[in-house]
Amino acid sequence: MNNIAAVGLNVFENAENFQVNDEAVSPDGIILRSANLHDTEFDSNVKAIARAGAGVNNIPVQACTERGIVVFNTPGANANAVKELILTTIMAVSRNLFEGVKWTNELKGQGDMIPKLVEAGKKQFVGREVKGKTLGVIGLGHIGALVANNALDLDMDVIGFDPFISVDTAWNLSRNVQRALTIEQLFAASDYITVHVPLTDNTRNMFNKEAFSVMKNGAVILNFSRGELVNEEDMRAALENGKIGKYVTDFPNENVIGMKNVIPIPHLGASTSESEENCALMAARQMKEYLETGNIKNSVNFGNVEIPFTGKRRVTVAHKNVPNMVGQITAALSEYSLNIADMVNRSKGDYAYTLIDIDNQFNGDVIPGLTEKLSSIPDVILARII
Ligand SMILES: NC(=O)c1ccc[n+]([C@@H]2O[C@H](COP(=O)([O-])OP(=O)(O)OC[C@H]3O[C@@H](n4cnc5c(N)ncnc54)[C@H](O)[C@@H]3O)[C@@H](O)[C@H]2O)c1
Ligand SMILES: O=C(O)CC[C@@H](O)C(=O)O
Repeated sequence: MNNIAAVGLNVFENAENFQVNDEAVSPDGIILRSANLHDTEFDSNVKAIARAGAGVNNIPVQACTERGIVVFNTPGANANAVKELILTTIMAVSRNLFEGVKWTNELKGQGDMIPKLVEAGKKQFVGREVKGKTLGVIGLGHIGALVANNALDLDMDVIGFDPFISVDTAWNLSRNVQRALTIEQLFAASDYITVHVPLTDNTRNMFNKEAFSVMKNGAVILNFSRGELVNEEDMRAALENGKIGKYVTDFPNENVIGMKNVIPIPHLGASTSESEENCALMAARQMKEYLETGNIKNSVNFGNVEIPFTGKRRVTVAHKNVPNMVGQITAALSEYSLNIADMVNRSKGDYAYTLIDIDNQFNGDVIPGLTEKLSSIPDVILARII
């Protein structure tokens, strides 16, 4: 689904046993970008969905988990592209560049008068410099941390808020990024606010009239995360009364376009050839690895599991994270006189995944009845033999 860079699709096209088809009725896996899957009925054959990108709010992750469908994303693969557009936009907005270019284009037809008109008219676009202004960064993950570090190089003061910051990010973040202990502290300190959090029930509408009331007059908000983080009617009022100076959004819709001082961008955050290729390649490799070996890397709903694939017969079981699952699975294997060579069990929230390499040699392709036996264990969701 969507426009997936060729370098990613080639991962399958050059491999045995795979076909790529954007109209497959019964696919083993789905790779997509922003297509909305919330109303999609998944065929029972679907085993994995890979989002070539960061946000997975277009995928019904919980429903997938309940069916044992592993959902992947590509953490960090498009972060540099988004960071570059944000820094570009912060400076462009500060210099009223979009309005200035639009006005200049409208001078077409004025002939020799244009240079004079330009000199007379440019005063309406006088901007301000970003040097010495404060940038608030909400969410210091792959994108937010890059933005925060690079904004320091523009001589901005940077304040960040992320109560769930990862250890990796914390190590990579400049010590000159100030830490906000509350989001209100960040709101109150910032001339520019950029948000880099996933859309969840906790973050939906985080920009609302209460939030705006704490902000500096004329604050500029950049939203390259998801439109639903912003309460649009509260934003409309804040733009109208000047509380918010400008609202840059990568998620335009009928309601937002035309609001006073809104800068709508057609979801270009990740739209560079480098980023599209990084995402496609990462998504395709993760998907292929999972389908062929059962190994899981960068899943949002099952834990990472990796045992080097030696070609031994492999059993994978997605199941609920409840006591005695491993005992029941290994008991089933022993009924078939199967000897375990290696095993990993990893849980994530209410669900878990067990991957087991079998030591026995086989002539045929299947171990008759084993999949059914494993699937009949209560709380097993999906069993595969590879
Ligand atoms: N415009 C685009 O094209 C584009 C491209 C990439 C990502 N995105 C959006 O940007 C989001 C962030 O991407 P990323 O790659 O940085 O993701 P990420 O997972 O690396 O980082 C998200 C960060 O948000 C933090 N966070 C979560 N809830 C928070 C909260 N309530 N308050 C503060 N911090 C919170 C997490 O701890 C994490 O550090 C994605 O979920 C996606 O929606 C948009
Ligand atoms: O695919 C895109 O162009 C956008 C991806 C972006 O929204 C993401 O969440 O990574």
